[in-house]
Amino acid sequence: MSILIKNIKQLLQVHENSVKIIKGPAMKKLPLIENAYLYIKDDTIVEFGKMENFSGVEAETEIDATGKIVLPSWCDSHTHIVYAGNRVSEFVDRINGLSYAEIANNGGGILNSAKQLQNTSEDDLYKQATKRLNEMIALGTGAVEIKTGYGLTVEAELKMLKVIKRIKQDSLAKIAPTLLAAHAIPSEFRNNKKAYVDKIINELIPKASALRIAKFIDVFCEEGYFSVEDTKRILEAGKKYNFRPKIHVNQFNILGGVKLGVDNNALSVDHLEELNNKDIEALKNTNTMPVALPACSYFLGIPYTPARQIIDAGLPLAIATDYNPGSTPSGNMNFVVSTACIKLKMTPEEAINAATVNGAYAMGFSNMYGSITRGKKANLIITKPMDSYAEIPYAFGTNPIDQVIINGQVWV
Ligand SMILES: N=CN[C@@H](CCC(=O)O)C(=O)O
Ligand SMILES: [Zn+2]
Repeated sequence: MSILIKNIKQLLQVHENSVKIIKGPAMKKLPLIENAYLYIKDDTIVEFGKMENFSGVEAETEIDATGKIVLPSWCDSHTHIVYAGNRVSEFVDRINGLSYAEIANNGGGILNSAKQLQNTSEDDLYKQATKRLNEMIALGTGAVEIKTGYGLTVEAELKMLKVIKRIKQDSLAKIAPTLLAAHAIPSEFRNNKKAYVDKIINELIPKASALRIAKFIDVFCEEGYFSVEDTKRILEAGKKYNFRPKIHVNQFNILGGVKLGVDNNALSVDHLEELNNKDIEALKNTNTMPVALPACSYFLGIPYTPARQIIDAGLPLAIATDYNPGSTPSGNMNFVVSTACIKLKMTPEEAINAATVNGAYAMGFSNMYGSITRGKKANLIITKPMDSYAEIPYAFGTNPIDQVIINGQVWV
């Protein structure tokens, strides 16, 4: 199978050498080729260049991209797309004045999703999650991290992992599975959180490791959920089984989770709606990617992650959807890129870097995804005709995508 895309108005994120991470001022640069061609063989980017240098090549499929922009597919490094049903009633409750915390304290929130998930079969969960994933692919996403975390029992967490495994095997999208070992305290452990953390450490982590599905471990480090001390214990237990941390920190409160993540070689620390100078200092000269989730801030009406402070300190930044039923019922990375520009004051170049190379880094595979580089996987977006790539974030709410190529195949 081979595809030739000709007359591309602008080919974005072109790197001769594989780029793994983009930091600080470099995020303002987005290398591109005007009037370009791109040649794909099987699932791989083989060649690209300026049309004037194109010497002709036989391809089974030819696409004329006159007036259109081509860029790497979005890399969405933070999602919870395996869930059952929805939480529409909580959405309406919030409009009527209840807060996210009040809903959670009344047994709603993550506990509500856990109850629904425990009563849903593996097959049904697989169908629901696949439908969400396919919508994301049509919206330009080619690589997705998927977390467990709505099980809240060992059995249901393992069921979630098996669903993610099936999705990983079947989907054309690249999937990064994460064991979100500690997402909320189940009601039966309300007065004995330590016993629940012990169960995670002694039972869930070893059993999850034996399934060999997830590479990453996550904890919701937050007031009313898991403390820095709980998180430390869980990450250290995970380390014994080679799980690398990717953690939820600083969504509502600054507890010290950023430093803890860095100290435990976290691949990413995600949310960061609340952030102080100590957190910024802790992130400098580390391998940990800060990840902002602008659609979560939008949906919950909480502060936006201070992206300017992060990038202006010379740090990298990734952006992701956080697709989940409670705080972000949307997997639309185009909206995330728009919101990053409009609310986080990122330039279009910074937002596109954050949603491609840096998103891939936050899943541990920027060596194969996130840029137009010979030898990388052919996951691409072909936009509708537009004058400049800044129209992608500018025209928020409009789908900028004409066609998607995923794993070297035209998505239909
Ligand atoms: N904050 C923790 N987890 C999810 C929300 C979970 C839920 O409300 O179901 C998040 O990242 O926003
Ligand atoms: Zn999340």
